[in-house]
Amino acid sequence: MNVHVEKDPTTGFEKVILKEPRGSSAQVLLYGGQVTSWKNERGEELLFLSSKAIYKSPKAVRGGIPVCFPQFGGGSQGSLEQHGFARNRLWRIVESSVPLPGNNDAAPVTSINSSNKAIVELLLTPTEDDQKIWPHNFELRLRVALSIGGDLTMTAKVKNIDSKPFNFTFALHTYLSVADITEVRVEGLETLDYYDNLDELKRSTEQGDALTFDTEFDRVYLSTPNKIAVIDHKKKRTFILKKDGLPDAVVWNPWERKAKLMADFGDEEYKYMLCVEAAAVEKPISLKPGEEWTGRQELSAVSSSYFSGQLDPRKVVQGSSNEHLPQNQTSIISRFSLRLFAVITLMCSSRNPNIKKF
Ligand SMILES: O=P(O)(O)OC[C@H]1O[C@@H](O)[C@H](O)[C@@H](O)[C@@H]1O
Repeated sequence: MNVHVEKDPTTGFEKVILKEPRGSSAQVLLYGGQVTSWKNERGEELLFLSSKAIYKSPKAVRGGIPVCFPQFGGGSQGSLEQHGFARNRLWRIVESSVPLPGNNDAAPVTSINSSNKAIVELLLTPTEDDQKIWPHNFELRLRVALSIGGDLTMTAKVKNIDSKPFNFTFALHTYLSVADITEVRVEGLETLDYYDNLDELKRSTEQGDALTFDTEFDRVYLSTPNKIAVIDHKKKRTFILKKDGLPDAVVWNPWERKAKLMADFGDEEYKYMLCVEAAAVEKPISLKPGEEWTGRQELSAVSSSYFSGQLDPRKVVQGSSNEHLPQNQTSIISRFSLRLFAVITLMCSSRNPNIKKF
């Protein structure tokens, strides 16, 4: 079985484990509907989860991938609680490959084996209290899939089942685990416009270099390419985030001072995480009655085959097959080939008097 569902005896939360269909150590763990762990084929954790995370409903767990809906951000971005209420709710599992505890009828078997993915689908509908603060009727479905090789795909669907239109903003608040934040680069966001949360949402333009981190960072990059690379030099690992329907990308690290202010976050833990969030923030999504929106992100982790240097941002964006080859490495190779050609020609010319010398 690729999907296990059980009740966690300590927290009472429903725990879902997605196992990689081929049987490697890759797996995804969900607690109460929130992805809290994603491991690669070697069993290494790829998501950050705070050692101080609090498992108590109604509150999102600090780390993993909480879902921000129907509002991304705090008071300056809407009237709801910071990042909306969805992340603070227990979601219902509506589809998995195994019978759900105590509710076997509600668990249709999906095409898990034929699609070579372990999948679980979760559903969130508003409670009466939710409708008091956000008076709209919706269905939010989240499909979490772990595929052969260990890629993690999350597909969110919001359906307006109300009789009037509504708007919302959205983010998949992904906490990536990194070995040392000061040795991380983010590529794919160069030269883009962003809102700076640390400067009263002032709009600025990013420079041409990849992002690096040596202080608090909290920006919403606007209309980004659909592919972003997070390179962890110390771990020699590159995360590739691909997204669809989520035009913006939030990049956040609280750094030392803010880390100390968060009760569910260790003082030093900012060194080991970076949030890169596929989001729809700048232009809220509008849905008329009966309409549905889909947003999707696919995460993969590959080992970086080099210590330093950079991915060529243009290739990251365009998805070239050479994307893991840094530009300077590419030019080193072409320079090397030219020199080799020159040496061979020189050798031939010294043996063959008919070939002119340089
Ligand atoms: O503490 P929270 O509500 O989970 O938010 C964490 C951070 O989430 C980020 O997405 C925001 O850009 C930050 O401004 C915010 O501080």
